[in-house]
Amino acid sequence: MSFLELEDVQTYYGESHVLQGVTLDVEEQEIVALIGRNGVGKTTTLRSILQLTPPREGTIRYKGEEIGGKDTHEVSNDGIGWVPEERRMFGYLTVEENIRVAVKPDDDFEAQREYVYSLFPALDEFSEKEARNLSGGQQQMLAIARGMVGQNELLLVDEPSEGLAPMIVDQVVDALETASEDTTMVLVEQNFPLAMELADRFYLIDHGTVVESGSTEGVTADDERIRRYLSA
Ligand SMILES: Nc1ncnc2c1ncn2[C@@H]1O[C@H](COP(=O)(O)OP(=O)(O)OP(=O)(O)O)[C@@H](O)[C@H]1O
Repeated sequence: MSFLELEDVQTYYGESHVLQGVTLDVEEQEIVALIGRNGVGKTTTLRSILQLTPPREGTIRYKGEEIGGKDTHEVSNDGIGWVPEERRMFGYLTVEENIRVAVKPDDDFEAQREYVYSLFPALDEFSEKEARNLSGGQQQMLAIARGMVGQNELLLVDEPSEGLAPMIVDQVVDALETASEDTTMVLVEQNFPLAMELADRFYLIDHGTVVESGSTEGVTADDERIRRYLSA
C-alpha cells in the first residue's frame, strides 16, 4: 500500500474531460513532481485529490482509505495541505493573521504558530508585516507555511517558483526542502530542472494521462522521453 494512490482518475469541467485516467502513487516521505506542458491536467490532479473538482471515475486512496466522495474540508482534516498557484493569501492581513486564518477552529493556534515559525524562523521576523508588503519569496514561504499548518502529512504544492526571480527561487527551494522533512509532497512545477532537483520521482502528464514516470536521478530536459512531451 502506498501513502497516496490514484487509480484511473477521470475528472471533468462540465463536459470537458480533462483527466482521462490518471494512475500514480506516492510513498511516504517522497517528493513526487508532476510535470508536463501547460493545460495537460497537473493542477486538476491536485484539485481532484483535494476533492475541489471531484473525479467522476476512479479511486483516490490516502493512507489506505478511499477519499473520493469526501468534502474538501474532510480531506483537509485528514492531513492534506495545499499551496495553491499564485500563493493566494490575504494581502491586507499580517503574516501572523494569515497563519491564524489557516488554523482549524479545533486546533491550538499557539502550538501551530510555534510549529510554523520553527520550520521557517524568517517568518517570525516579519510576523507583523502585511502579506502584500512581503517579497515574492517571502510570500511563497508564507504560502508553504499555511500549507503546513495542522502538521499536514501530505502537501500539494502548485507552481511554487512561478513568477519568481532565480535568486528568490533558491529561498523557495530551501523552504520546500525544510517542509519536506516533515511531510510527503506532490509538486507541480513548470521549471523542469527545479522539479528534477527537488523531487525523488516524477510523473509526466500529457492530455490528462500519465505518459512517463520514474526516478528523477540524472534526468535532464534533453532526455528523449521527456523532450518530446515538453517541447512545443
Ligand atoms: N475551472 C475550469 N473550468 C473549465 N476548464 C478548466 C478549468 N480549470 C482548468 N480547465 C482546463 O482544464 C485543462 C487542464 O488544466 P490544468 O490547470 O489542470 O492544467 P495544468 O497542467 O495544471 O497547466 P497550467 O500550468 O496551465 O495550470 C486546461 O485545458 C484548462 O483550460
